[in-house]
Amino acid sequence: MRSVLRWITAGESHGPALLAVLEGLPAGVRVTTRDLADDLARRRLGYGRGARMSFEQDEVELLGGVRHGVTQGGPVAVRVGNTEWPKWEQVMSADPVDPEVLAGLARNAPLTRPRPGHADLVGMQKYGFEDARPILERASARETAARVALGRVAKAFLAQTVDATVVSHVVRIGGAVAPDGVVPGPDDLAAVDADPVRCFDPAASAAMVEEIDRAHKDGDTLGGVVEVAVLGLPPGLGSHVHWDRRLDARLAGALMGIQAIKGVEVGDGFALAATPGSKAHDEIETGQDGRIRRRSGRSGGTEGGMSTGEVLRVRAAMKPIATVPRALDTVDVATGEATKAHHQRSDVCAVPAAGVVAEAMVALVLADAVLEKFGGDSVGETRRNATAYLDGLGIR
Ligand SMILES: Cc1cc2nc3c(=O)[nH]c(=O)nc-3n(C[C@H](O)[C@H](O)[C@H](O)COP(=O)(O)O)c2cc1C
Ligand SMILES: C=C(O[C@@H]1CC(C(=O)O)=C[C@@H](OP(=O)(O)O)[C@H]1O)C(=O)O
Repeated sequence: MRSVLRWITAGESHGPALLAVLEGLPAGVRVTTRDLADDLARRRLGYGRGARMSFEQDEVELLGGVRHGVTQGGPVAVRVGNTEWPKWEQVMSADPVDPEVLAGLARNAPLTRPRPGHADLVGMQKYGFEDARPILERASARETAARVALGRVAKAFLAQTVDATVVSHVVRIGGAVAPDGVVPGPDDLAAVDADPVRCFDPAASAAMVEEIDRAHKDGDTLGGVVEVAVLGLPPGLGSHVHWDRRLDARLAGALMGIQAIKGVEVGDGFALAATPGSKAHDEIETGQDGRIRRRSGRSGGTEGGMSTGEVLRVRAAMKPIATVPRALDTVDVATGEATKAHHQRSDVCAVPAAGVVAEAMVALVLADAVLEKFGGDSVGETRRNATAYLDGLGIR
């Protein structure tokens, strides 16, 4: 399916910067550099992250598409500077560097002991490298900073056109699980962000921190599950008529496109497979405002590949970090000998950050779906179209 909204990122983890472009956004979206910086700061949060997040500045600049805090209708271009760059200027130089200089740099030593679970080995095979450096530089989830910057623009568009708000929280880290059925609202986001693991339940949060401490002590790493909820969406985003227009499929693809995400669930997803139909669906009733609504939220706010107008709820499962301190078995591709995988500074657990990235991906998909449904070259036009559609629904 051709997206109305297109986005692309470029840049390496230890290069000068990440770049991102968002094309297709109407004029009139109010957004500032400060807004982008705020979401980037949220992505750096989280107990269990490695040393880089304590000094990474995520120096963000809006390079195009925005004037005096308002989008102009052209592509929105963003640059996120990498604090690491001065240490990597030669190793990551775009232009050739004197081989003698490079040979003297320990940082440039070829990485030939690929980490199981990271992109190292298959990337080297596919792209024809004898060193994992060129692979891990782009496979690194550093790239998600660029997506979060664009996601913030998409969130502004959603808020200013259809009054929708995107939130996320962590519901599992390793064996520690938050109670089911408690979803934070827009007013709870500050409390979630203030929690060390971005969990909305204090007891579960304490258990998650303990799990991370234990993993750290054991030289191990952890994954978990994040949930994204979107409040205020209109019914009818996406479509039942074709597989690639289904909103749930588009959300699942976008979430699976985040590094280390290995499973996606819409609403009660996998639990519904074990539930009889009489208890699995959301019965329909007339609300006090005279409008039709669902009595429960098991479907996660989609039916037939379309948003129902109820709270949208999707979960993403993240596998444990691949750079395990107590390194896993591998083969040195330079010698063919059995050895241990290379290890460098790394996160023990990045699930809290993955929640902020998941918010960004959901916001981008929904902004695209809103534009597809309502069109518009200005925020005012999109908003008028959405309002007219909602007014036309009557009791529906
Ligand atoms: C926010 C975030 C931070 C991550 N940090 C690390 C890390 O420090 N070390 C690591 O080995 N993997 C980290 N990962 C996971 C790797 O990027 C990912 O496992 C790798 O790109 C391989 O892709 P795959 O897991 O999708 O197969 C992180 C992922 C995310 C989303
Ligand atoms: C830099 C970020 O995450 C990185 C993701 C990552 C990986 O392999 O995915 C490896 C680590 O990179 P470095 O070795 O430079 O510390 C993480 O810090 C970030 O999220 O901004």
